[in-house]
Amino acid sequence: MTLHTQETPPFPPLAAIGLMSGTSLDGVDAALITTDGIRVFDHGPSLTLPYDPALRAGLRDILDRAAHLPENDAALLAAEQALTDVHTQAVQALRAKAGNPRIDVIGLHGQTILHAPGRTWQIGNASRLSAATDLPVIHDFRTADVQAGGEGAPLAPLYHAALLHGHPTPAAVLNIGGVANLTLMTASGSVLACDTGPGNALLDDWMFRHTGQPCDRNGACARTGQVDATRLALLMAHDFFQKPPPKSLDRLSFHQALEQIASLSVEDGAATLTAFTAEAIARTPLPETPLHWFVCGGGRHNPTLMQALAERLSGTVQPVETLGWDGDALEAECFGFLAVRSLRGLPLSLPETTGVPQPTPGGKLTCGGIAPANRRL
Ligand SMILES: Nc1ncnc2c1ncn2[C@@H]1O[C@H](COP(=O)(O)OP(=O)(O)OP(=O)(O)O)[C@@H](O)[C@H]1O
Ligand SMILES: CC(=O)N[C@H]1[C@@H]2OC[C@@H](O2)[C@@H](O)[C@@H]1O[C@H](C)C(=O)O
Repeated sequence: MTLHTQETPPFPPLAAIGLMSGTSLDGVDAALITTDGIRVFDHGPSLTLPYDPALRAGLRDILDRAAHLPENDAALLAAEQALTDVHTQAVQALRAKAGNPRIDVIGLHGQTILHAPGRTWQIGNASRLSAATDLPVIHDFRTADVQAGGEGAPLAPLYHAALLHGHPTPAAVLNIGGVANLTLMTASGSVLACDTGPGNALLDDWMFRHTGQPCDRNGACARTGQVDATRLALLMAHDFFQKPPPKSLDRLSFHQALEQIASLSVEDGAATLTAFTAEAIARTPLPETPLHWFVCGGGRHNPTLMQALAERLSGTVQPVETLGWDGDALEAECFGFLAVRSLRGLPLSLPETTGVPQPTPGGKLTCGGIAPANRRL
């Protein structure tokens, strides 16, 4: 499906705030975007509010136990409330930073605590956020896709496609967050997507385990290590790499990887995990070879990883800033964009992006707590 030819534009642009709490569990990204759900008229500003260590640890604990947690678990509800309150603060700070413009809608992704075949679960209390901000909130973006038979992820591809419109193709947008995912726009304007494998999460966990640091800052540790080819081949033998796209991952999908490299030094382990992320991306089967790879997400700040990619990919590898985009805000912008698509009833996913049988709308609207006089939607 070609986004710009099959959808009809006449719809007023809306100002949407997108909120994304990514798999790295580092904080919430918030971004303002003006869009009709097809075209993007304006970006920014954006910001990130980090989670304090207690919330991060609470989320990590819930993520590890999510498969067996009841929805009314006390620790879960406490973490969700704390998470929602940081999201509220992010909205307030962003509105102030933008000079308090009119906002039409919030797109709340929430924090994924479980993503398995047939079930995807994001926490974040949409009613509480709506009441605290006096704004309508679109949330639960992934369930409709999963219920229709899709993977429920990635959902950024239609946003990437909207941004790539008019740029030379074939081109790919590569998001390297905790998990990595890519969107390919083919020469004919079709969109294909999938998660590719680990992003930074394994490397973060490795560094934390060995050094107490949250990540391999600027790839300094990996740069001094050697890639262990045998261990890398073992990591690449994971079932995920045998499946064709579209396909998606949970943050914990590669939980055994750190045990597989446990005997390596911290430097060689970091080098091997960095190569693992790059190798998984390079081996993703695509119908066309991108001329350009535009990289967003925290991984683009890691020069050792960017070099590992450039060595393996035949097209150019550049941060999305080359195109004038903000690679730290893109996912948050995406959920503002998708909130507007949801309001319009437009698809959020396609067979080529999540494997869903047909283009599928999604997201749920809550106006919990908004005074009726203030309800514009
Ligand atoms: N200067 C840097 N050097 C190395 N790594 C970095 C640097 N800056 C950020 N990162 C990496 O980027 C990660 C955060 O990336 P990002 O914010 O894109 O993740 P996310 O949005 O939580 O993930 P996802 O896209 O999977 O939801 C950090 O955990 C760290 O590993
Ligand atoms: C289930 C879930 O939350 N997946 C995230 C995660 O982080 C990156 C990758 O895995 C991607 O599939 C997705 O996020 C982006 C925003 C997406 O849906 O496109």
